[in-house]
Amino acid sequence: AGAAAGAMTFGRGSAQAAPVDGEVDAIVVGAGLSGLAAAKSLVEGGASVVVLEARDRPGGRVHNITSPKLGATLDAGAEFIGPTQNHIAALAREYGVATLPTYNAGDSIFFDDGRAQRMSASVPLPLIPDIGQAGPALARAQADALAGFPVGEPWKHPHARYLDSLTWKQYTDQMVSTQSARDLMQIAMSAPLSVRPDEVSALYFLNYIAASGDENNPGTLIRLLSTDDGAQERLFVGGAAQIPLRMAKALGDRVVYNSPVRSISWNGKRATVSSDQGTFAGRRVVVAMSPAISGQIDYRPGLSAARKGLHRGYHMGAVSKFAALYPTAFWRKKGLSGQVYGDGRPIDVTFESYTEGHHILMGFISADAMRRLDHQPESVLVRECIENFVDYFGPEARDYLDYGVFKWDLEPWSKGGPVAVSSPGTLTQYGPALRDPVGPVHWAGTETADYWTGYMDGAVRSGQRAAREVLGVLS
Ligand SMILES: Cc1cc2nc3c(=O)[nH]c(=O)nc-3n(C[C@H](O)[C@H](O)[C@H](O)COP(=O)(O)OP(=O)(O)OC[C@H]3O[C@@H](n4cnc5c(N)ncnc54)[C@H](O)[C@@H]3O)c2cc1C
Repeated sequence: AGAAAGAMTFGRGSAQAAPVDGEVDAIVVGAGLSGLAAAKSLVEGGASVVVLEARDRPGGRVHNITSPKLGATLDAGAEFIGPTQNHIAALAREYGVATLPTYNAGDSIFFDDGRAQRMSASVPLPLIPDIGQAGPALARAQADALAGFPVGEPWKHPHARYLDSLTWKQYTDQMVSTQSARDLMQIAMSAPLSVRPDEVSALYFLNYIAASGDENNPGTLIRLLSTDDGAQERLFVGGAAQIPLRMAKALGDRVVYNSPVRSISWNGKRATVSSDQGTFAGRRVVVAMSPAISGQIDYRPGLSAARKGLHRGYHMGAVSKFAALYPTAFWRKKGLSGQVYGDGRPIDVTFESYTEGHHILMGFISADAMRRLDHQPESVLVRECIENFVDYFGPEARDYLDYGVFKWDLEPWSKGGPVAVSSPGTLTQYGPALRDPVGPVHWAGTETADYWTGYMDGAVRSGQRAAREVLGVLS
């Protein structure tokens, strides 16, 4: 298929456009994990490839930042990996990025209505014994997401229309009436998705649960929410971003930075992709990003009505991770794991994080709490987060040495995180358009994955699937 990989060179981040003088087999738009995985597979399949990335770095939603005073490396985006996430695990092995276990000893806290309930960290949160109505409701959600659930094609579920007509809030309100049970049902969803329960289709989140496994292990809510044996089991030494950084390095000059793609047009013979670094011609294009931002590109002659419906029906969650660095892991001395399911004022979920030589508490700010803080000065955000840590872990939380935070919602090439969710009606009306190619344009991005959609593993899966599609057409 086409010219030998590496035959073409493009200036990395050059101010001048470096348009192709010939045609490549495939143009990948986006150097997040899905785009990099697609490019890697395409190159391995013998295709000539160029990757156009809007930012000046690879990785997309996987990104290392450094704390301002101490220069400590922090995961601003994706951090954790767990069992059945074998595709990202294989890449980590291949590129020599080691993992270590997330601290999960002592007690975790369920903080509800100002009251802290301690429970053993080995209990998968928030499935604590004392949850009343939430127990049967969570069991029901799990049952709806099991037993032959069409993972990755939820529109094929026998009750798809009904489940996609409800928000997660409507679905759970039918089952629980007490405030604490409502809070628990909300956090079980918003911890992974960072949206309000009335923003997301119930069918979407049931598919998300069903997707938290692999071809041999059905997805479970417990695996989704757990640390041990779950999606938060391990983290990467040096930050998860080591993986995309090394993948991009291996792809070399094929990756062109600072090249936001503005339009993709095609005729029967080739696609023409216009970016801020010039215009590129290719036989196939892989758009490797969330459907909440792929609509920012102009497509000519145009997209299908269903694909446009997807662009309208998906939006990103609102999220930041706030990390505070401490001289000691004082929470451990109190027998605490560092994990909390909290009240969202403004932090709703916390973990002990890791970077060489530092003790870190990391908290997620999600949904409306994040939207409120997005346009507040950072000092306000820091003050509120630290006071929230004081509620959860005690006054020692005020003695932080440094911190790090990154506002994903304000990033034009992400528009939020961790994942794009669909509003009711979107999956049943437009779902198949998630992966259906339009002309020469193929779609990747974690939102198009079957298993582990929303996660790094899903991103890698989706990129490899899109590359298979393209190689199938090229050969
Ligand atoms: C705060 C946070 C925490 C998370 N935690 C975890 C976790 O612990 N574990 C886990 O597995 N996952 C986690 N995730 C999710 C994970 O980061 C994503 O699932 C994954 O990185 C998505 O990869 P992607 O390639 O599909 O999309 P992206 O990473 O969004 O990549 C898309 C790329 O396209 C580029 N782009 C966009 N528009 C254009 C354009 N017009 N032209 C050119 N380039 C463009 C973007 O700059 C970006 O590089 C988290 C995400 C966030 C934000």
